[in-house]
Amino acid sequence: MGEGNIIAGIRDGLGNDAIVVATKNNGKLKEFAHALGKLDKRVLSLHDFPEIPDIVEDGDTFAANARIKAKTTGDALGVPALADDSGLRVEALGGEPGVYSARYAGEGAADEENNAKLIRELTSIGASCSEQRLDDGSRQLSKAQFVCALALYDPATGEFVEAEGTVDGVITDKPHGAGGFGYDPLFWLPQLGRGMAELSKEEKGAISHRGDALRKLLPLLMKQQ
Ligand SMILES: O=c1nc[nH]c2c1ncn2[C@H]1C[C@H](O)[C@@H](COP(=O)(O)OP(=O)(O)OP(=O)(O)O)O1
Ligand SMILES: [Mg+2]
Repeated sequence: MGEGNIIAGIRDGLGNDAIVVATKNNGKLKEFAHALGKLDKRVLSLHDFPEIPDIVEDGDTFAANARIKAKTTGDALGVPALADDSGLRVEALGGEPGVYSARYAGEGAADEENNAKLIRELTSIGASCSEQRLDDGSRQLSKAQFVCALALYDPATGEFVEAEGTVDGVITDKPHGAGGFGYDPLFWLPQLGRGMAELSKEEKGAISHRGDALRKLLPLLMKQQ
């Protein structure tokens, strides 16, 4: 042990100002660039390293998939890598789509196809979590939770630093807002009276599963210095 200093690994490998995030999702990337940019970190992604082959995310949990993505990328590049595996747990669907969120409507499905399938599945079982309609008439179909597992892996030590964040909300049958990505347009935040896709990047970061996970991860990294 004693070598478990991922911050030093980042510094040695890429310079102190850069960090590799093992993702191809531009929505996530924007959020990381925003959050880590405040710490003066330049964010590189898998788009910058096309030589790394597609990573098979076959873990049973978000945490396992985050570790797979971080380790594959970190080992390939020889520098520490941060990975995010995230998704949506929908109460009326027994927690689905969960780790299958990205491929809910099939491998390589677009966000719009996944969202359409989610509404289709929930309406087909007559799901409803409140009789109350929202102001625009949309129905509240089911309670749901976004989950984000983060893993930072250092190939020099083989060690991981991990954190998980969540945010609770409600799936609606109509979209709200044009921001964010993925399932954001269908994710209503009763506590705010707004949809996730209606929030600015700052507002989303302050309440989201990803923001929650990052706020838990960063102090763990600082401890290692
Ligand atoms: O803040 C979010 N707002 C809306 N939707 C979200 C969010 N966070 C995750 N999601 C959805 C998108 C995707 O359907 C799945 C993540 O799948 P996940 O495998 O972790 O990411 P991905 O395949 O898009 O990119 P990559 O694996 O390269 O990081 O959950
Ligand atoms: Mg993925």
